[in-house]
Amino acid sequence: MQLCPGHSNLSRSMNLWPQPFSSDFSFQSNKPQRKLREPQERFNSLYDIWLASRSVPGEPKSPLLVPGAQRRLTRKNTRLAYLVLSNYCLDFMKRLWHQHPTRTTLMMACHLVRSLFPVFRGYSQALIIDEVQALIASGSFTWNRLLYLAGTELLRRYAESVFDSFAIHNENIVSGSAKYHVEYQQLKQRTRLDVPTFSDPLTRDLLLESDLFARSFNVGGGFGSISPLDFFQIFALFTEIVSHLFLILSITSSYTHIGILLLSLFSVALPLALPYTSSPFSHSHADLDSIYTSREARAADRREKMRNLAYNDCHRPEVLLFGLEDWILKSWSSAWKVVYDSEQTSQCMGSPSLSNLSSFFPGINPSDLFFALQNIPFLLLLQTSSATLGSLTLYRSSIQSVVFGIRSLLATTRMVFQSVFLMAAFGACMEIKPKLEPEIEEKVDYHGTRLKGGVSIRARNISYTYPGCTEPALKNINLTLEAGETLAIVGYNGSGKSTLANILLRIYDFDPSPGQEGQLLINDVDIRKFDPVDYHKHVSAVFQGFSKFNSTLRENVGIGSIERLPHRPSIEDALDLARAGAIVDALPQGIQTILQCPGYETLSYPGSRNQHTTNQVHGLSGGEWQRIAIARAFMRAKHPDTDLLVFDEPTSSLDAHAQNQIFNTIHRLSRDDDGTCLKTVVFITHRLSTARRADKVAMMENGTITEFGTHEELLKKKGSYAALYDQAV
Ligand SMILES: Nc1ncnc2c1ncn2[C@@H]1O[C@H](COP(=O)(O)OP(=O)(O)OP(=O)(O)O)[C@@H](O)[C@H]1O
Repeated sequence: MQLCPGHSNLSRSMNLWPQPFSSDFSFQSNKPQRKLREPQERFNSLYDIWLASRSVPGEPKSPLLVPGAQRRLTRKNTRLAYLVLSNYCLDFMKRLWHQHPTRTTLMMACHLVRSLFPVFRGYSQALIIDEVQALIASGSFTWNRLLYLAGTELLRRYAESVFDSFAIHNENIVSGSAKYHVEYQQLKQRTRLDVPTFSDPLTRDLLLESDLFARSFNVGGGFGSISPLDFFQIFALFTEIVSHLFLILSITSSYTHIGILLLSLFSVALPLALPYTSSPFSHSHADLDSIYTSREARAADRREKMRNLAYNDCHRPEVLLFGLEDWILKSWSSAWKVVYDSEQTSQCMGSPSLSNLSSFFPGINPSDLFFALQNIPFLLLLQTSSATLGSLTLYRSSIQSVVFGIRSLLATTRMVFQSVFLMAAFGACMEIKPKLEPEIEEKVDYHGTRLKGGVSIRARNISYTYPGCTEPALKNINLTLEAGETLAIVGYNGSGKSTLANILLRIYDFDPSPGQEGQLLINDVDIRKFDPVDYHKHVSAVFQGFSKFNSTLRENVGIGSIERLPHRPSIEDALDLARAGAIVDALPQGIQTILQCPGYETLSYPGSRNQHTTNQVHGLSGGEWQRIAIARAFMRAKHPDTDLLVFDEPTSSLDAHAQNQIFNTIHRLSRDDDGTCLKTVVFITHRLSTARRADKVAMMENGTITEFGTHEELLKKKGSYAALYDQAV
């Protein structure tokens, strides 16, 4: 069993779980706090139960099971599973039920009806055999009568398979909508959580298990887990077993055939011990190519891209900063629907295979041949009793079904036991509140604080330590920047420049310096009082590790201002400002060309990259990608609502000429035609020739600002900045 170090106190110290336990799908539940019923331990939340299920039996301290690991069937875990079932599962089921009340009820009813089919089947066959036996014994046997009986049995089987098809179709719709809603909630939560929340190792584990749960709705499970809808299967299996047992008892009650009964059970159970062989008729990977049309392949690819955007950490800062949540959800949603519809159609209209044929001719089942051997105990039974041939056949099929049923029941229960904990992870995940989101009563509307000329920044005694690190990356930062001023942050590698930029952008939080009151005021308001979503609408940035999105050039730029993504002239304008016109001209399909970046690939669906896709995929150089990232930032920078521009080494891959052009554009964007300041600009640079363009320069060393002033003032100081400048020019 694999273990990972535990962090049992971490999440509490980060205060990620302020909400009481709630089974609600919504993120902030208004339900009253309730303590979960637990005789020995008390759990305040679903999260606590989930965490308890990850501890290793006999080792109360620290080690936790890795995410996705199977929970052992212990008394403690059974109690935890019971708590999840009694406190969350029903509410969860109710939510799923509300998606399709009639169809879900119908699905449950169909499950129960179908579970009675085997008994009826056995009974009907027994009646036919008995009649044939009686006809032979009385000498009135005719082939016509036999054909009539066989015909009625075939008809009954056909009606059964029609009912089965209807039930399966209905079940697909119910599970499809359940899958959609669960995945949607999961994706939504993923896109809204901020970087500090994600930094908590326990939150990451929780999200992983919650992802497993959301994906367990996929056809075939895939993770050895089952969807909660399969809970109904347990009841159906149970009904089936009970009905068969009832039949067996009614047949054998008049005489004692225990030995033969045991022999029958043994002969039926034996073949089940043999491993399953995979069906030669299942779809191979290559078959999938022919499943998707070009539109569906593109949709499948897009769905995966959107998922990747939401899940991949490297995209997180830009997803948050550019407010891409709604766009991702909408794009994912529409792509999901296209793929789902196509999957439904292919299930209904798939090319005929042997398995399909067997639904038209339900009597033909190769596995039945295997069980011919099992007739031996029944022949013995026939010789020792006055039982009819029909009742013996019924007896035989019921025994087989009981063994099959018990086996499936055990397997299903085992999987349900595991998926209960994944369900707990999902429920707990929905409760997470982004760490940077202020309490409602503390929130300040950014718009009301806006100043003419950009934002004013006052940082007092700010420090920052990355989660899991002991040494702070920032120590005692103090700086003042008036609205409309430009600040250049310079310094050696690893001195904390990007960390400071991320704090100003409210991607990271900050700590107060030891023994001091730390404060970061934006427009004289504590930055912690702004909702990051609100604040981000007024900033634009190029991150040092900017996102390279494997999509069209148009989308790579347009996501900088998502509402103007459909507006081609805005995108072309941003590209012009970034002097990226030559890049567009060189691309085979202009801004519609799909850009490809090694290492940033998303899972591509069969068909999406070959015959179906007309768009050519194209790579770019490092400098070209940088221009794309700059154009993306300019999309938002042009907007009058944008007050702060942050550029983290925006021109590190550009030549000196291009660098000057970009800085001239930044200057132009931050000023009115008459030179009035419109925006505050912060840029990080290693090229000190650009630092002199700024109103103020901050020299960073070992996580702190050692020198702060104008370029001329710092040169006069003849300190670290002057030394660095002398080396650079
Ligand atoms: N995600 C992280 N987790 C832990 N430590 C980090 C992380 N990111 C940065 N650091 C550390 O924080 C310190 C400051 O890093 P930062 O990226 O802010 O430096 P920088 O001045 O921007 O460097 P560069 O000039 O190389 O871009 C470094 O010691 C770095 O190793």
